[in-house]
Amino acid sequence: MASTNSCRSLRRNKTVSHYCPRIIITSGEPAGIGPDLCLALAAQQFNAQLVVAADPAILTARAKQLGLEIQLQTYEPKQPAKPTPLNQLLVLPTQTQHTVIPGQLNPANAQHVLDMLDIAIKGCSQQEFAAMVTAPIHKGVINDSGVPFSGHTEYLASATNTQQVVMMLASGSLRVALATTHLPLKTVSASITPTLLEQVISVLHQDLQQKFGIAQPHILVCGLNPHAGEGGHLGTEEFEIITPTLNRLAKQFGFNLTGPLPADTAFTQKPLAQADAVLAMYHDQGLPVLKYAGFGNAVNITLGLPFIRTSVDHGTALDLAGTGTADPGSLFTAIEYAINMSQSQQG
Ligand SMILES: NC(=O)c1ccc[n+]([C@@H]2O[C@H](COP(=O)([O-])OP(=O)(O)OC[C@H]3O[C@@H](n4cnc5c(N)ncnc54)[C@H](O)[C@@H]3O)[C@@H](O)[C@H]2O)c1
Ligand SMILES: N[C@H](C(=O)O)[C@H](O)COP(=O)(O)O
Repeated sequence: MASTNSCRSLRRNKTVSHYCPRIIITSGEPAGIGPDLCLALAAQQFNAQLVVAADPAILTARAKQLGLEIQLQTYEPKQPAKPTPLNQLLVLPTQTQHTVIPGQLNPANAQHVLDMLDIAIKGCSQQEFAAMVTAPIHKGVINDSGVPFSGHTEYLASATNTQQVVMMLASGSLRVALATTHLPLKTVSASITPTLLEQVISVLHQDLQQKFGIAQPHILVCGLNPHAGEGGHLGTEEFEIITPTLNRLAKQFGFNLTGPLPADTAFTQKPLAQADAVLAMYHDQGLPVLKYAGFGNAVNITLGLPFIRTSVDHGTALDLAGTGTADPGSLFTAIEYAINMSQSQQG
């Protein structure tokens, strides 16, 4: 069901959007800070209807622990989408399988985490929701429950039969996309193939155009090895794979690509000033830079999906669950991105 619309106006890019997107927020690992962050949403006004997928009993217990008085309302899909009043939270109820103790993982509750994702995927695919925003999950405990799981990104790609998705994190004007995502480092080199690079760069180029309104995106591409291989003396992936692929894509599709650049200086002010995004070859080549620049206020966006998905820039922070010290800034940013992207899609 397409979400109906009665939001107050939002002034954006000199145009006024009256569209009120209905957005589902998955509350993530129940023993982590996800429930705390979702409760923090009740203190903030958004130009969207936020529907929080969670176990209401967990939210109630966590609110009590945090000393918050928040009214939980059950989500009614047939009601028109409108922003939830302050100090209320609209909840799509899902059930945990086992008692939740903040900070203590329990594989028995992994299915609850996956159930929330499945509900969100179905709702976004059927356009009941305009976007999904995910609070953090714990990959390890899902694997411990017997379900192979490497991350939301890969799970969403598989569930939607999407051949290639791209993980991109953004903080202010810095956008960092990854050629490979949650892979052991020893398998990264073999994964960097001309086909992978072509698919990743094509998705990145297209979504920078369509979702971010950048007419001719300029993408900086990192090398894999120190000093981009030092002319073949420190690795051969650059001249065997990356350089020929970038040359071919520039010629064939007119993509504006610069690289392979030595990753240690690709993230300095001069090259960044000319770029719309940086493509890193692997997770810990790109994300430490992005998180150093904006941890707590950055957003993780999955490009290439048939719907909008954004997420927080941090994990489950088990040490902070139930303490009232978790910073909700990244969840707020992820929601603002989802709202803006949904409204842009409406035209
Ligand atoms: N979006 C996601 O679902 C997501 C993102 C990153 C990591 N993870 C997963 O989270 C789990 C724990 O990962 P980790 O320990 O490497 O990273 P983490 O982000 O959970 O914690 C790293 C440090 O940052 C702090 N921190 C994290 N979020 C915070 C917040 N909102 N406010 C204040 N401080 C915060 C933590 O207390 C900790 O000191 C792992 O299973 C990892 O895979 C999930
Ligand atoms: N790579 C992400 C990060 O470091 O923030 C994180 O693990 C979340 O990834 P998914 O959105 O695929 O779960």
